[in-house]
Amino acid sequence: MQECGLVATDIACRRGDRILFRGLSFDLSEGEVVHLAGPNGIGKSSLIRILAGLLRPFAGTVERTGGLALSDERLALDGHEPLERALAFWRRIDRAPQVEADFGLADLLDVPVRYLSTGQRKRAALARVAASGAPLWLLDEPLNGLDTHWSCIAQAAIKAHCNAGGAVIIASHQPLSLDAVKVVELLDFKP
Ligand SMILES: Nc1ncnc2c1ncn2[C@@H]1O[C@H](COP(=O)(O)OP(=O)(O)OP(=O)(O)O)[C@@H](O)[C@H]1O
Repeated sequence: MQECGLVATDIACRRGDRILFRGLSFDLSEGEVVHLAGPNGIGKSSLIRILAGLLRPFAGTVERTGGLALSDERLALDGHEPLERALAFWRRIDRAPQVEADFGLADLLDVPVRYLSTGQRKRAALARVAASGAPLWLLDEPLNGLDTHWSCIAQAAIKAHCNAGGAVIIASHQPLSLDAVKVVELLDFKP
């Protein structure tokens, strides 16, 4: 797998006229998981967008190595297409080798993406990330809407990705059942 890593240094985030957090630093290397934790509204999604390069930090820097795949509340799949065609669209662009992760989508491939349930949409989003071939995964609330079974499968896929040399940043208000996760508690950086 391609080399990957991320170093966030002294990040501050401003939304509207409020500073959500400041002085936040952490780093992530190959094989590691970072859990961005904190209550609703603390700024987890904003931080994920900063780390992805989609939102400019109010202060601080982010240095990234390697390609990244982002999954957030916007499903990056065409809602009008059957799931199989929607996933194939990205497969042609990514040209990544087929991945092993199985998110139980085989029976849903003919279903238009817009008809998928909340948990099915989340599984499709994770399948899209896993199939991207990107070593660095940024996942915003990846377990929301998943039942216990699929939550375990999703976390197993995250672990397998790290074991294969990838790295994952997870923003979630939920506890994770992954070993050796570095937790960044956003409340600690609230002004
Ligand atoms: N474009 C924006 N302009 C102004 N304020 C915003 C904007 N986007 C988000 N916010 C505010 O920033 C704060 C943090 O939002 P964010 O979605 O990053 O939090 P979160 O920790 O991910 O929350 P949740 O757990 O509920 O998903 C919220 O108070 C939100 O209203």
